[in-house]
Amino acid sequence: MSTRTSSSIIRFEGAAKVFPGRGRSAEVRAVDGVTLDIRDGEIFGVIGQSGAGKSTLVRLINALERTTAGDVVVDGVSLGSLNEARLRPVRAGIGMVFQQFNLLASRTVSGNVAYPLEVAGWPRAKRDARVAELLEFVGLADKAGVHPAALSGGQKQRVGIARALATNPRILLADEATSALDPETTRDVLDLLQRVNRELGVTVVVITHEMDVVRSICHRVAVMDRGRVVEVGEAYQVFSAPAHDVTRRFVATALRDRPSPEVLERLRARHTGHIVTVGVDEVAGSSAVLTRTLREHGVDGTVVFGGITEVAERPYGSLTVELVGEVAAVEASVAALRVVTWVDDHGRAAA
Ligand SMILES: Nc1ncnc2c1ncn2[C@@H]1O[C@H](COP(=O)(O)OP(=O)(O)OP(=O)(O)O)[C@@H](O)[C@H]1O
Repeated sequence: MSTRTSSSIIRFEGAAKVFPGRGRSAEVRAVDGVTLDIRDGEIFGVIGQSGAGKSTLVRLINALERTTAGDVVVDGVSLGSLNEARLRPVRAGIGMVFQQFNLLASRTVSGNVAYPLEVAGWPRAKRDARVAELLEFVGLADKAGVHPAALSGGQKQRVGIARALATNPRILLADEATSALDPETTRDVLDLLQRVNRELGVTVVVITHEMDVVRSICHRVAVMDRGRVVEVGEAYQVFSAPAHDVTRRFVATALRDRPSPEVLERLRARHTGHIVTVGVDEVAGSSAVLTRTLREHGVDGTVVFGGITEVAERPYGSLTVELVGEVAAVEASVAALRVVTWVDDHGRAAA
């Protein structure tokens, strides 16, 4: 089931959160006038460095923090005007998972998942059936009677996700849900979040400081810096053409396909031909286009560095190629490639 629509399920309207200064320290503008739409059915990433305001922004969605200016509208309900009692049903429609899992150590896995259902007053039989269904969904049916201490980090986070989904929320907030996990377990948990989105139609908001997380599962992403959203767009677009410096730095951490100056120096020592790096994406610059263009110009090309990965399940990357042929033919082939994709021309090694 894919339920991505263009309608907004969460809207920040000039939302701000200012924490008063303590003692002599100045106030902190943790969220500083954010206007942003998160769409129904998408996986939305919020990325930024530590202290950028990501957690505070996301905690405004379930009113764990209240705005000090502006508003947040969730599913058509303006949170700014609601008192605690009227916030309760809004919060019930929002699940949350945390970096440190926040499981109750004294309860078993099923006891943890059952907890929000007990709070919501579900009768025993209905509760048991729901817990069994959730543990099946997250692949932990065989761990129902085990205590959290006996689980791996990845399994703990699966319990956290099952618990967050217990009352059938339409929105799941994941605050650095994979930051405490190793890369392989991270992959499993990201796959699970993707299934939550696809199979249950839940809108997922993922806070992360890792661009790899955005690359793997997010449809759209907002980049935060010092309380502000400095860039927002389709994950693919943001990767392909990052507009802000902060974004460029994040993108560089996730894509290691372009040669660093040191790598380039070693490539030059090994290859005497003309070296170019050519962008590869789904429209232009696929390796087939590259091969054909070089052949048309009578130029030989050998891939010497690079790689093609996926962003939002679409091909993305670059190939660094040594071109060998007549100088004019090489130049003409580079010009032809520039028509279809970006090209970094590293030239020839100095003779
Ligand atoms: N309860 C609070 N009281 C005072 N200041 C706070 C409070 N919560 C957060 N802040 C401050 O607000 C700013 C943004 O914090 P926030 O936790 O939202 O950032 P973040 O991007 O999520 O960072 P991290 O990844 O380190 O959690 C920081 O300067 C932080 O110290």
